[in-house]
Amino acid sequence: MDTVLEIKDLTVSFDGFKAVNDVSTAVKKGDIHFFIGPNGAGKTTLLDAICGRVKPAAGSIFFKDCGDVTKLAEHEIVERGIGRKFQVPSVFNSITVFENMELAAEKKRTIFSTLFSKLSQEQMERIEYVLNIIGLYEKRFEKPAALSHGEKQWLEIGMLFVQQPEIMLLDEPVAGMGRKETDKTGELLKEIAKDCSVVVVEHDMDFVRDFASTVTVLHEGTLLVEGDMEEVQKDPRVIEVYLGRGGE
Ligand SMILES: Nc1ncnc2c1ncn2[C@@H]1O[C@H](COP(=O)(O)OP(=O)(O)OP(=O)(O)O)[C@@H](O)[C@H]1O
Repeated sequence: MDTVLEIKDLTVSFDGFKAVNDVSTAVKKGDIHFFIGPNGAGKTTLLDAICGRVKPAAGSIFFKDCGDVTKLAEHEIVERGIGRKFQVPSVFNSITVFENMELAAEKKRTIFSTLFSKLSQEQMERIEYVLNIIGLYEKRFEKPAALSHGEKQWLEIGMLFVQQPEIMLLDEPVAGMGRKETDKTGELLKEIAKDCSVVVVEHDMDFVRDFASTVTVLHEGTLLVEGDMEEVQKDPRVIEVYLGRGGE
């Protein structure tokens, strides 16, 4: 599989403390790539570095043919096709599901300076396509308050996906969900991964087991082990620092 994102010797420091310490890894096209590890391992900081929220002290992040994105501003990284969903919700509660999707699609439109005030036919079709994938087409005229917790998360994922990113970064997308919603989220990510690589920070090990193509284990800022879930979960180092300590 082709590499979409290559992280090389990445170090992120906060006042000299290395939250991410000399990490090298790669995300492949169409992969659902999980980053796991104990609290404070550096997972969220790694996502922050990829989307430009924090700047590394050393190392680089190569994205497709865009060169090293650590040199770019956050909005420029979004424009290149790296989308990030934060743990804090970003849907607008006073407008409908459809209008939220419209607004998300417009964000991209503004960035690319489209001159027309109405959404194009193509954008409308894209919104309808994404609403169907996230299972909210029937609820498109509802306000987010009428949605379940899971549905709100899918709306947010949909609002990212409608912008047609090439990589989507998700921080604990199934937190607070029951098993049924979690499984549905996994199926959604599989559908999304047909068009877009998905990078997920997660603590729910059943979810990781069921849906990961690649798993990277971080511990105290460093990369401990990487591989498929089967290899990773039987690795004694991972059992020692994470799984064996009830990390899940
Ligand atoms: N802005 C910051 N300033 C100072 N220290 C920070 C900052 N952000 C993160 N850290 C520290 O960096 C380390 C890694 O944090 P990070 O949030 O990346 O871990 P994590 O693996 O995502 O943990 P969790 O699973 O608990 O979310 C922690 O020790 C944290 O306290």
